Amino acid sequence: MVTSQKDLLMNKQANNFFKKSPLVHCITNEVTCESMANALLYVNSKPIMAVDEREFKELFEQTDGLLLNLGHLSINRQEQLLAASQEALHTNKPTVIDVVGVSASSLRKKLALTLLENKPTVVKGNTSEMRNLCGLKSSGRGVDGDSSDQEKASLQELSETLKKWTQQYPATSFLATGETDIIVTPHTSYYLKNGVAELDQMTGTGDIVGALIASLLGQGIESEMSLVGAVSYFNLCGESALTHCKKPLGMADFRHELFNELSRLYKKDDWWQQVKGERI
Ligand SMILES: Nc1ncnc2c1ncn2[C@@H]1O[C@H](COP(=O)(O)OP(=O)(O)O)[C@@H](O)[C@H]1O
Ligand SMILES: Cc1ncsc1CCOP(=O)(O)O
Ligand SMILES: [Mg+2]
Repeated sequence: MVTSQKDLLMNKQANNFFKKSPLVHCITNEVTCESMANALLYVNSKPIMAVDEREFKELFEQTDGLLLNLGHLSINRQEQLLAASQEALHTNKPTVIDVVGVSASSLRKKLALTLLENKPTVVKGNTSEMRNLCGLKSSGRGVDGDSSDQEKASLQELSETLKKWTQQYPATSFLATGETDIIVTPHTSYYLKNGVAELDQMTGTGDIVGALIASLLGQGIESEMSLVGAVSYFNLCGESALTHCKKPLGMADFRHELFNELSRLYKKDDWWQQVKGERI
């Protein structure tokens, strides 16, 4: 049963998305850093990409949200992520952790589990990464998800496991992305169904979703609606972008139109009416 939009995304909330301009501190990978910064600017947010622990105390007094992305790991980056995670716990800063590449590296998985102890608001990854994090068999390769982890039984197994994790980590909500997105909070769970396959064929899409979640959290929107809103907004931009591309599709055209849509869709009052999904 598809839940009605008014249940999925309260229209009065959605019409306020991206009206405020939160300062979002991102510690992220060098592959998609510029895309993430521009995506935040395109939705009226202010990014600051800063990794030097010496400035964290001063920064945390000004920022509204924090994004920790494990995409480019090193000994220094691990220390930076741990220091920021500790400061976020100490200052109660809304925090998103993107467990990029955990299915490829036990180092990343160990770090992700350590960061989870600091009560982040959201932990996200693609479905394969989240299956690996939860100790489930995962077919992920590198930082990419695999469609076999999107089969109905796999989605159900992952959502049930994440529900148990919310009992162990009650301050945290979880997001697993893919053709179907799974959102699991301590109170409720969703399957979301917007988006297009092309979003899986360019780098940085999951990274940008993490940044959009941190932006909505930084606007004071609670985690459940920040998750439904960020994933749905991004995926609806993907759907609209595809309609603006000439055929046969060039992926650079799709990426260009996706960023165009990020900067304009939220200015349409009824964008949220296209949200597709269900409570599970
Ligand atoms: N096959 C697909 N169909 C529709 N949307 C997709 C598909 N694959 C990914 N997406 C969307 O693209 C975004 C990035 O997801 P994903 O590719 O799983 O993350 P990552 O880039 O971290 O691997 C999410 O919003 C997700 O819903
Ligand atoms: C290719 C790559 N390698 C390390 S981080 C990164 C980008 C991952 O971005 P996303 O998780 O959004 O696909
Ligand atoms: Mg990712």
